[in-house]
Amino acid sequence: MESWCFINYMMFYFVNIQVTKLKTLSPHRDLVDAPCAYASYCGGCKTQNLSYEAQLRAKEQQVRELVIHVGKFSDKNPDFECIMKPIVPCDVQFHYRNKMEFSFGTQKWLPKELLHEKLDGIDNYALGLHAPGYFDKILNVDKCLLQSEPANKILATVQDNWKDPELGLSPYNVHSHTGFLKHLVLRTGRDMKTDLPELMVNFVTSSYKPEMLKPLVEKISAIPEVVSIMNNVNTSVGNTSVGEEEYTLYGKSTITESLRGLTFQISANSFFQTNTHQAEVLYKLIEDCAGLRGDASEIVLDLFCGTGTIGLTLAKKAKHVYGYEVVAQAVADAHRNAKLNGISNTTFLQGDLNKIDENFGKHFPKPDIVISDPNRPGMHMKLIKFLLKLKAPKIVYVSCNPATCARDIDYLCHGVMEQNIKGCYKLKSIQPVDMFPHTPHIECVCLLELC
Ligand SMILES: C[S@@+](CC[C@H](N)C(=O)[O-])C[C@H]1O[C@@H](n2cnc3c(N)ncnc32)[C@H](O)[C@@H]1O
Repeated sequence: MESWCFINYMMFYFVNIQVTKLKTLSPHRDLVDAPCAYASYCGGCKTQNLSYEAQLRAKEQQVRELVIHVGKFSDKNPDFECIMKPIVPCDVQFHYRNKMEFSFGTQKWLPKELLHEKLDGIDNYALGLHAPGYFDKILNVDKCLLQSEPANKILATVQDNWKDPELGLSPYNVHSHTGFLKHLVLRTGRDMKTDLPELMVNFVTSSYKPEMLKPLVEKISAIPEVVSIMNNVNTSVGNTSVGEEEYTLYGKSTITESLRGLTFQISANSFFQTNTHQAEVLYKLIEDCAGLRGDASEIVLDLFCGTGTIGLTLAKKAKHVYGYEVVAQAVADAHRNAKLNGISNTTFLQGDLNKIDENFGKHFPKPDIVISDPNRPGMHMKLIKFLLKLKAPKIVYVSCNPATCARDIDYLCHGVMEQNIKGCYKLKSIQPVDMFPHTPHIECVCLLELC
């Protein structure tokens, strides 16, 4: 079966099967009590009642299967066990997320046993996470064990106040497209002077009415860790958290965080690795794979660079880093972060790597090392072809989706027969990293060397 066909088949299979538990005859040896009260309903932590060791085993096994079946690397090959590295666990299994997005809604999700309760108006309002499979039903959440303690203080304060009839606040209704409050996004960073948490609260609303938010802003700004309250105004019927306009309601418009000794300023909508603790581990692995000599002689190409974090952490050892990213705001953040850290050997460019043409590659010298960190769909065939022609000595492929990762390393190593494309890389190592305990997500760092 073609690898993309296999991936589609697997996705269809998992999306369409609904399983309902009838009874537990005897608990499985890997079953543990989930510490979160919402774990059995919430779509966030799907595996909280599986022991962490079992979660790691399952993730490692999944990567292995994909490398064999989609990547077409044989486990009979004597090198296979050296290539497949054991998964790196995450030492911090709760409170690791530095960003959580909660939604306001007009339809509270209820477990089956409470469905007979008829909730009207305000009683049906909810602030929390989408119930799995529903775009319009919200599981009301007072606390989330994945976010920081100060973020939970903010969530509790908003929950205690937002439904007060005197405030006149209404949640956005995704059917009628009426209502004001769309999302509450909480980001946790760190004050570089005190090393204590600093938090950004971002209200995403359907219109700009700062006076409506004032009472909530007053309550939240009294929480000492809160340094920024933002308002993203998203007037579209779409329900994303990125606004067309952004306003600062309190404090500053960015928070800070450090990664591998560098300081990063994070704005409400910029991408930043969501598990800061494990990002340190991930970036160290990337740096080790890149294996820069450190004599400032090598060129690094950082594809899908986001706010430039990987490239900037490598810049001190490189001659020059060139970064490519589609989101203009992220490119602007990358420039700002370079300046903030006194780094001058980086160039960040905006561009869509799915739409590259024959001119791509004319704006930078041939790289010694390519870092590629695409989002879940992986790399476009145009980019694969470009890399196969470019023949950089090393590619460090960082992926948050082992299925598309296995597909892309298959193309880079084995080529694409039907398109008469020859592969020219050898897979040296693939290292799964657990960035998101209790969820099915797996990060991988792969090292490919030119044959
Ligand atoms: C997984 S993130 C990695 C970001 C960064 N490397 C980091 O570690 O923080 C993927 C990035 O690719 C960007 N991206 C997605 N599609 C893209 C495309 N077609 N062209 C260029 N960049 C793209 C996203 O905006 C995002 O910043």
